[in-house]
Amino acid sequence: MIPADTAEAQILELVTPLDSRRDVETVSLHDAPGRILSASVVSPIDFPHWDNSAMDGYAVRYEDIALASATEPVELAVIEDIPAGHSPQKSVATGQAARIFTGAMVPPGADTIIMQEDTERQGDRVKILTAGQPRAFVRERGSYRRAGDRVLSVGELVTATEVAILAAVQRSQVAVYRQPRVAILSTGNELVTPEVELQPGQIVDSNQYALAALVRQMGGIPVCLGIVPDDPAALKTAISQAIAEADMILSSGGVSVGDYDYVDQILSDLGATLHIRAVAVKPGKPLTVATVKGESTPLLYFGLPGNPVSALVSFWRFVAPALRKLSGQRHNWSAPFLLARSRHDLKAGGKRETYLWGQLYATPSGLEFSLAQGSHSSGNLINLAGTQALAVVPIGATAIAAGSMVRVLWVGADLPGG
Ligand SMILES: Nc1nc2c(c(=O)[nH]1)N[C@H]1C(S)=C(S)[C@@H](COP(=O)(O)OP(=O)(O)OC[C@H]3O[C@@H](n4cnc5c(N)ncnc54)[C@H](O)[C@@H]3O)O[C@H]1N2
Ligand code: MOO
Ligand SMILES: [Mg+2]
Repeated sequence: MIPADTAEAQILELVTPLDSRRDVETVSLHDAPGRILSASVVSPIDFPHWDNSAMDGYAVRYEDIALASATEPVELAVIEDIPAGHSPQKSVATGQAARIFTGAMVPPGADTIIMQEDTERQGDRVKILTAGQPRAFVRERGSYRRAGDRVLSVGELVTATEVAILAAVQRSQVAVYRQPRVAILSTGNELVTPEVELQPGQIVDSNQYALAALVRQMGGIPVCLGIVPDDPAALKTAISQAIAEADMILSSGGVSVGDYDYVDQILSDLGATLHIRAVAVKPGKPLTVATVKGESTPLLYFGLPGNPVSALVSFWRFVAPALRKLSGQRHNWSAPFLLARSRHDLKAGGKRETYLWGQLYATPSGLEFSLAQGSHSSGNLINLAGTQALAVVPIGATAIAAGSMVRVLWVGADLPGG
């Protein structure tokens, strides 16, 4: 058994990311969130595009009003109204001002904006009551970013912020990596699909659904290959099909030491290289990581343990980092750990790094971890609802007391308050 961190590092080494020239497609702006950029993006324009006003007020020449005060205001002639979207028609000369609104272009001749609250309008004249600073409230052309500068990098995940930038630089079509295809197969004679009435000894193949959901949530395309019986020939056929159809393969079950655990043997028969057989984590000890020959690059194969919680924990801890790298994401591949205060006593066996599931709350005094009530057996999926984080009890420790800080693996989507 190798430590979890060692396994994660070894797995990441084995991943060949999608190719930034071959494995790409173009999507529209609305379809871009959740995708990874396959090329960096350069702005064709300056930001701001032109000198513009940050306030509703008056555009003036600072030298005219440098000595203005409430007791000795400076009076200027208002020569033009400039709303946003309007191109100024006149140049502001000495003794003149232009009425201007937020976001509007600063007219030639003017260099400073006086906000409306510091002025007094009288017909076509305006009194300036405060001088302020030279160039105040002028957002200068190109001061945020210059035309020709890179605004987004290859490998960046597109979210609301990146899509706003893409829109602003006038990209209506975006080059992104194609979504990786992840084959999912469940091994076990006892497995049935959810609509089947259970016969003695049968169990529903819940892993197929959980793993497909996780793949989809991470921006991959799950290729669900269904249930495969514990039969070497059937398994060989199914794994061969998975290799032909996918960029990464996940199977669950059949990786322990039982008489019906055939996955490792079949992988060897198919010429795969086995890199990892077991990791010192609970749940999730039996974990097979192998590489098989793909069309152009080696494919990563994860033989996840069959127990429902073990399969999920192995995905969160080991598959997710690999999938992030495979997808073309440039950095932040590793499993995301945070520190939180535990609301409950946490117990473990001490021999393996132990993951206990629960919820994470963002409170004013920091993050707090709340342990799911009920059994933390790897066979018990029924108290997993609402899981957002896994608290980690390190190897060698058998307890973490309520009120102590604990490392947690973030696995949720949204962070609730309270
Ligand atoms: N003698 C030993 N026995 C076991 C060891 C060990 O070290 N020595 N390790 C245990 C641990 S830890 C785990 S985890 C399991 C892993 O077993 P396998 O990966 O071989 O999985 P199976 O034996 O096929 O199934 C285990 C369990 O999970 C249920 N299962 C399987 N697939 C699914 C699915 N798709 N959906 C829902 N549930 C599934 C299956 O019915 C079994 O109950 O091995 C221990 N044994
Ligand atoms: O590692 Mo197993 O996943 O403890 O049940
Ligand atoms: Mg087994």
